[in-house]
Amino acid sequence: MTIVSDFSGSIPPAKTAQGSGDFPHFRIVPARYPGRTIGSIFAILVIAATLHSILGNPRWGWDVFAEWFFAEPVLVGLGRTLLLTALGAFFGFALGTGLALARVSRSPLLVAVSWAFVWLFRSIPLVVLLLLINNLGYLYETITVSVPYTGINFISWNTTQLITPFAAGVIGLTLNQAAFASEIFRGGILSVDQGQMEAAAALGLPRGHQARRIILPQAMRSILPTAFNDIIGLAKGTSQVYILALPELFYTIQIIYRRNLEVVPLLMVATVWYLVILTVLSIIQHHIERHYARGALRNPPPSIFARFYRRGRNKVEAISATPARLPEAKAVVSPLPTRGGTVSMHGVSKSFGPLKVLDNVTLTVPAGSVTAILGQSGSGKSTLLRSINHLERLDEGFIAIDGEFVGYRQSGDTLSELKEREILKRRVEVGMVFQNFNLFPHLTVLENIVEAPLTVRGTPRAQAEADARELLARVGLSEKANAYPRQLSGGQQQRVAIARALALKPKVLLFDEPTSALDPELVNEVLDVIKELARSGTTLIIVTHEIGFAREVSDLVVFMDQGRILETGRPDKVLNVPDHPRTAEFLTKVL
Ligand SMILES: Nc1ncnc2c1ncn2[C@@H]1O[C@H](COP(=O)(O)OP(=O)(O)OP(=O)(O)O)[C@@H](O)[C@H]1O
Repeated sequence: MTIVSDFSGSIPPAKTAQGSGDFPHFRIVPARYPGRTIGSIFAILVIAATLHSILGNPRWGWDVFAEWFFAEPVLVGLGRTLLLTALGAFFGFALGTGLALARVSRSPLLVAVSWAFVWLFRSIPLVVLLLLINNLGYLYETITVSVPYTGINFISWNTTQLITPFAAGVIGLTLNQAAFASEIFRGGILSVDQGQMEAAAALGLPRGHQARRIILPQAMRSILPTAFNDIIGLAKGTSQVYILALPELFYTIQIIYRRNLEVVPLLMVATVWYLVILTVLSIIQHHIERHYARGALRNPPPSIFARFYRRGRNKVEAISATPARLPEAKAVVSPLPTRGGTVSMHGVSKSFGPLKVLDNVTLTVPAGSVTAILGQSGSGKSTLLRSINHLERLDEGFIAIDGEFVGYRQSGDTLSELKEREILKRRVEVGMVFQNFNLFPHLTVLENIVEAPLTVRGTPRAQAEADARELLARVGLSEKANAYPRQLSGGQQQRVAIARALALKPKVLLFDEPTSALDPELVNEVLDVIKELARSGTTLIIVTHEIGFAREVSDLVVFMDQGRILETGRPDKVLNVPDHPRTAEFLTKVL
């Protein structure tokens, strides 16, 4: 009571702008930061002293600077510097990307070639490399295109005429740049979570598409700052081609000041032009980094332009914005057709080094059924699941879906392993939902879902998007189509992951502990979606620790221990009166 009377006594109530109530009207005074003010004054003094020293000292020779800044020879030299930078960066990064992909490939020969290239060209100083290329004519008088050992020559050039100083400059800068760029790209590729590659592979996306759409865009976030550092180094490094007597910016400046002896003003001409180049590159870098930061931050800061734009619009928005939140869409039964496949596993074994993780597993999962795989941590459940879509290679035995082997082609009694491209095609029949969702963070929810249907099934975009929206409605997330995964809760991300897997209309859907990365209150929203799916006709195989859920939803429960299936049967049998003492022991621990 005292507080209320004090409050109303000191600040009289006033009408709000809308006149909707008797709330006090406050004037907001921003906090004061005296330290910040002192810092700003100090900065102004330093800038003023620097400008006074630079502009007031006649020895800087600003009149000579003005005379030469736009002089024709300087601009020609500048043009050459820019051209060398652009060509060196373009060819260097193109070659560097190829070398990086070769280095992370599975071919030992490509890895070795890439490693040797980087080792060699990072070791040779640029000046030495430029001189070597410029003197190539001494080693090889002509360069000939021919069929080796046949004497058939198509065309031949004189090496010295072909490799002009400019060409030598471009080749030298390219080779040097490629060696460094390759390592920058490799670092970026390695920084992408392995789950992203597995999710892309599980969706059946072709290798090139995985690299272009999934891996490189995410790698770009760590590649860009270092790559631009490198390009800036290259822009300045072009000055080293003076060794070939090639008049780029710095060499031109040297020629001029040797004649007129105005060393400092002309060095300032070069310095200011380099500053201009670097400023332009920094602006480009800023914009490219913003582009590749899509989805990386939950609340990305607005760009400078957007900030100004928003300031002007804020008042309008404050009046027109509707505060109402759209309600979550209710799960609806989708008309998307799905048909389950029969999964047959026979004598499946798999070891990691000396550890036998799967030991002679034989199991048949009927089409359209729901199977729950239970077992202690480390019993091989995930490995079995990953073997079904060939993310793990078997040592022995086989797994078939509707009689077709996922990773192999049968001819008589021989199973030949398929090429990766063919395996990716067959994976389309098997969707997978991972424990950690593995959504692509740089793509919106809608883009995540349409990526595989567009690429793998060749579905037209309009159709793919309509299907995706229908699936989003099915998992209750219609209004999140344009959000990025990081802007969603864990449960919502997992529901999107389910929609993404369903978008390919798989015969079999694998769930690898779909709720174990979720907070307890989010578990049910995901389980509800899976329960709804259980009646859709798709074959579901679920590794789970949710015994109640397994009891409610599954047709078949499989209990695994040390890589073996100890028991299978209907849930009421296995979960209530298990045959095997290990199953009973496990159930008493988890229930
Ligand atoms: N790539 C690998 N290299 C070496 N060992 C592995 C590899 N993958 C799995 N393992 C081992 O295989 C065994 C089975 O692993 P798996 O992930 O299949 O078990 P799980 O039953 O799914 O366990 P959890 O319930 O804890 O996920 C474990 O001992 C694990 O350490």
